[in-house]
Amino acid sequence: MPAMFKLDHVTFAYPHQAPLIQDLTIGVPTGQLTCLVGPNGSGKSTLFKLLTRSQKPQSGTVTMDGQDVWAYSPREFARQVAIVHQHNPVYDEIKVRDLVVMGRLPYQSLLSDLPATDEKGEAILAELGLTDLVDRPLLTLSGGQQQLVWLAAALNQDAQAIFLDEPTTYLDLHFQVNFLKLLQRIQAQRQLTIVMIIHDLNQALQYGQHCLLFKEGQVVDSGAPEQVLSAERVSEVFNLDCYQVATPAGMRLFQN
Ligand SMILES: Nc1ncnc2c1ncn2[C@@H]1O[C@H](COP(=O)(O)OP(=O)(O)OP(=O)(O)O)[C@@H](O)[C@H]1O
Repeated sequence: MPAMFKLDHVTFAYPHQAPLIQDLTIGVPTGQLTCLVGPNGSGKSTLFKLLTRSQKPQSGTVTMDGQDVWAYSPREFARQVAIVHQHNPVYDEIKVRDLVVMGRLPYQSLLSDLPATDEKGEAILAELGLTDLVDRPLLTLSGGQQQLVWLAAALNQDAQAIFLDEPTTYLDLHFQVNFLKLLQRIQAQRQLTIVMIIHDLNQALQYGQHCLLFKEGQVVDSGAPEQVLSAERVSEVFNLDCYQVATPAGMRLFQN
């Protein structure tokens, strides 16, 4: 399976700490939705940071399309990779339309102003059902609506890969399901590589095509979610007594 991102023998330690990640070799498959799962503190965000260049490994390499991620200019990297953080810094007054236009920054010449609007952004806003909200300040929207706007900005960036850090954490069940279904549809239509940190293992089973399971800085298993998230494996990694049930919607996990 072709991998857009690869870690090759990566070792990483935070300053003045013992290595958290040691000699890790993994791939993130091209054109699939990959879920990063594992207990709190197991290293999911750290891998996310290594892949998105907010941390550098002490040894080993992180590559995107065969080239070291650090060899790309920030602009080249931003044309390939969009990131939706859990807490996105934002100007108080910024309006929905302006935020989505900012997705075009990596394509903008340094000396020219961003356009007030762009056709592509408007089409994405319409696709995500946000047209009625374009003139609203972002911070006046609900958490679920804001999350959709950040996704719209990421899509407007026209990147081949989108990274999302726990995108459903603050959403109610209805918004969670809508968001994940939308992500799944967009991923399939645009053949995007999506990497998402997610805590809900049943959502990883339902929406993921690939899964990396973390424990104490190591990836203990990777592959199809139904195989990786076996009752045995999840029980061991999360120290819980779990069982899997085949439902009409696919395999699901429950706890005793
Ligand atoms: N900036 C930092 N400096 C020092 N240690 C850190 C730093 N960031 C994370 N760590 C430590 O690295 C380990 C892994 O953290 P990480 O945030 O990658 O885990 P996680 O799986 O994303 O956790 P969670 O599910 O709780 O968000 C933890 O022990 C954490 O305390």
